[in-house]
Amino acid sequence: MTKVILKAEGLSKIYGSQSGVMYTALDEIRLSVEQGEFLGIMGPSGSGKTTLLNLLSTIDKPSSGQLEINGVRPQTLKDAELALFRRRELGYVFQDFNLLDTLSIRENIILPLAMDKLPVDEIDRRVQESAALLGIESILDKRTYEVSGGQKQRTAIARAIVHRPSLLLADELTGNLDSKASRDVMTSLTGLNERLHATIVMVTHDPFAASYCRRIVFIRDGKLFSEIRRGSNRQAFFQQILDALSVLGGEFNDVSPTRLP
Ligand SMILES: Nc1ncnc2c1ncn2[C@@H]1O[C@H](COP(=O)(O)OP(=O)(O)OP(=O)(O)O)[C@@H](O)[C@H]1O
Repeated sequence: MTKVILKAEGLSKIYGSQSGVMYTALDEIRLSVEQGEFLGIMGPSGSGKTTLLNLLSTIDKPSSGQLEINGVRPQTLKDAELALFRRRELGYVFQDFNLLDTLSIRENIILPLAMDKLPVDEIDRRVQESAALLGIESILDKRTYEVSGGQKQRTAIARAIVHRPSLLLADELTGNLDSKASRDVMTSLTGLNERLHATIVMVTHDPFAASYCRRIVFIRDGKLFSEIRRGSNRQAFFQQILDALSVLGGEFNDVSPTRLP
């Protein structure tokens, strides 16, 4: 039986302002993600994507509803347990890479392992393994300013998986990349999904990046609106995504008509 890695039931987020006005940013979201899935989350600007990702990554708490990740309800954990849970179970990749410029590529990848007191040769083995999966072995001793944007993002992905999290969360990871780098990064991510059976949830505006996912959920006004699944053909899926986006309506920040698959 396939294992469910992420389960959200009735997940809502209501923001309150100082003037007392309440705003429902997420309304009763129900979502289930199985091990090995590669899920995209898309929606117009302001539809609640970042809010949802913040809840799934346990950075923020829902106003109501339940969340379960790898069998654990993060809401029930105390602060220290939650920090450990995040460190063990989750990996994050962000639009702006979040690498430390004073460190080498290798040192950046090692960072999540630093608190685990692993033997040096075990750390070395894991870094080599992650770097090989992302095709960045040859740049391990370079500094971050000596590598390209695509290589930076692949470094960020290597760092996010070096501790083998049960869930990899990505936020607009191709947002700062040109089309060639986007393609390289998405191909690497697909490799992780297929070879490691990594479970990935990715928020994106970019239909090209989204076409690498196996399933996409669309949200509008804080609610789940529709869902599509990919067949074997990525180009056909790209067209399906564009069609779904036009039905969805709303404003999209960076849908680039020049970036075709
Ligand atoms: N801290 C907050 N306080 C009040 N309202 C907020 C807060 N954060 C977000 N919102 C509102 O909640 C809604 C959803 O915001 P969110 O950032 O999740 O959307 P998004 O889909 O990620 O948008 P974008 O694609 O533009 O980044 C928006 O209307 C936003 O103005």
